[in-house]
Amino acid sequence: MILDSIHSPEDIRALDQNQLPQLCKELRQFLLENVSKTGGHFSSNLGVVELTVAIHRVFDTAHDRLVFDVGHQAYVHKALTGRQALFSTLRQLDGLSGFPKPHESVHDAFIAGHASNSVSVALGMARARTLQHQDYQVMALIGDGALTGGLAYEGLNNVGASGEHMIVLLNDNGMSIDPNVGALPNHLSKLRSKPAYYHFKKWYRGLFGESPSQSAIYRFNHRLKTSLKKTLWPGSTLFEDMGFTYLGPIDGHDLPRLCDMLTWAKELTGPVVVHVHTQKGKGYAFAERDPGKFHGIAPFDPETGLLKKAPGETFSSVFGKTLSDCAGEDSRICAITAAMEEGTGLTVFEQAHPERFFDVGIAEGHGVSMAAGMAKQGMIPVFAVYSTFLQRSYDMLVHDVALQKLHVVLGVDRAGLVGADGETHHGCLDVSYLTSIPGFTVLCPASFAELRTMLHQALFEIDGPVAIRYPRGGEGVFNADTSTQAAVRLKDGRQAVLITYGTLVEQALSAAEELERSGISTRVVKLNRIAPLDTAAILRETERAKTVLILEDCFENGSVGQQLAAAMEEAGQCCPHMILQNLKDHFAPEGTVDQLRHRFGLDADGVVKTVKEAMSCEQ
Ligand SMILES: Cc1ncc(C[n+]2csc(CCOP(=O)(O)OP(=O)(O)O)c2C)c(N)n1
Ligand SMILES: CC(=O)[C@@H](O)[C@H](O)COP(=O)(O)O
Ligand SMILES: [Mg+2]
Repeated sequence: MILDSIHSPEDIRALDQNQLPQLCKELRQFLLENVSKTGGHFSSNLGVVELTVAIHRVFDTAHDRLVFDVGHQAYVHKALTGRQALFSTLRQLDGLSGFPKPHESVHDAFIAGHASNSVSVALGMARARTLQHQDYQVMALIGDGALTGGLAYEGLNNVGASGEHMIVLLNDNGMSIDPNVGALPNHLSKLRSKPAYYHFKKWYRGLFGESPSQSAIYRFNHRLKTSLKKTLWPGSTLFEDMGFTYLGPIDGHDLPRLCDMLTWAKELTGPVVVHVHTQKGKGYAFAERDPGKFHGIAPFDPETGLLKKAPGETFSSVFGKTLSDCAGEDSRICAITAAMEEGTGLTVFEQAHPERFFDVGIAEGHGVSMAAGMAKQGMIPVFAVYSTFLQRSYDMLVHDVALQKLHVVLGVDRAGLVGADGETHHGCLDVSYLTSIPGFTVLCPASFAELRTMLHQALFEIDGPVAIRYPRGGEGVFNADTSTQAAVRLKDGRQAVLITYGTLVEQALSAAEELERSGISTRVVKLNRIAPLDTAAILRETERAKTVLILEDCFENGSVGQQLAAAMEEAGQCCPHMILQNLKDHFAPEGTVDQLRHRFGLDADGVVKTVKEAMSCEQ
């Protein structure tokens, strides 16, 4: 096995050219063996095998800086940079992360997880290099999906004018998670389908040797072409118009050609785009046929491509189905996704009401502003979006939605801890950023039944902006519907009061049972609405309690606990043991949700322990 002999990228550079196809084959087999066991991002990694090998043949990523966009396609890079042995721990607690992490390796230049920032980060590095009079290459590896995000254009715009030498490696597979959307993919596909123009360009560059941009005649012609725009020249690309040297499109599975083009890009000066055409899922028939299914996949049988555990109903699927049913009754209801149709459960809506379904691409800020425009003109837009990605839209929520009290409904999916994606993906900020915006109603279902009722409330009963936040996955044993009250007592008790919301209610109920067994009479209060808080109702529940614990899977700053503690103090309620049980200021790593809850004391055991400790101080 050639792969067994690769311990660092130097070993790749030492290989003979004719050994590389075998290395690529082994890498695909390695990905299949590992990801089928652990789950993870599969299709994108299969697609970048040759590109990653070529990068390591031409560049030294210990010194040169390779900035991944999203970073879900970094598995091949990890396997080639000394981390093969860790793949059995991929995306697990204290294991190998599924995303680039500088703490794991000097070859990981920057943390990634969210899309479209790589060009900006890379430009920052290129500027630092220039200011520090250093000499290294900087690359941004960005997909065509990530290129639908506005941040990418802010970066390209700035790079194009900067004159800094850096390389944008555009990995164009025609896919986001699902087929890519919008005008840009059309532009890229036109570039791919204009071979005559590119054969001409290749011939023309050939006239000036391997590095044509070094040639004065080439540079003169380039300036002439730019100034004459497209009138006298047979076509130009968005990138060239923005000031980049454009190389491509290149077959991203043709390794020798990739190596040549990367070497050329390295020799050029100024900003360069290398447009690489790859196939998402390449080399594994099931993923080639359905790259979206294998984009991020749970453990599966490599022989059949079938999931090892059939997926059950989830909060997302219940949300999508309920919304689609409601849209059948009210033609004002529209659904918006930012490139997460399947993940947010909206496929059923898209099939039933295609004319009212909008995939805006990886553009959460635009999604919110577009929803605001729709609401202003009398529609009822519902934006289903992961909590962590909605962070991108904070200003739009304030400026475009809340200021005008517009009736925009947010389905805030993946709220709280999400599991294996780790620190970049947990939804641990929406509580603070949504409840801090004046006029927002924030609802928190703990069961499917509550989600259905709350969605009806949000669509038809509540004015102004409304967010419903729900977690990744399915409901637990709690399946009641208590959603008619903002705060509801689920269990009575005198000594300790546990307050929580969402599916953490199960942890609170289990903890209360355990505390009762230890002789501590415990009350459980469930909040169905965390903004505006029904402070009067909650203060009635906490009156005279000696121990109050507020359980949440979010950061402490801006948490409901902090808000309630302030309300209690203002009301003159003096509680000797006021406990805020949350993540404090820790970014949670990857792991299962249960493991993470346990680690941060957010499960029943953690609650019992904390309450007992607090109460033992009393005696
Ligand atoms: C801000 C943000 N929104 C959404 C996502 C979810 N997401 C992860 S990968 C992806 C598709 C990216 O497509 P592309 O960049 O073309 O890479 P490919 O998967 O095709 O390799 C999306 C939508 C994200 N990571 N960040
Ligand atoms: C890389 C990325 O951001 C997405 O692919 C994300 O991992 C999806 O998460 P879910 O598995 O929760 O849909
Ligand atoms: Mg893509």
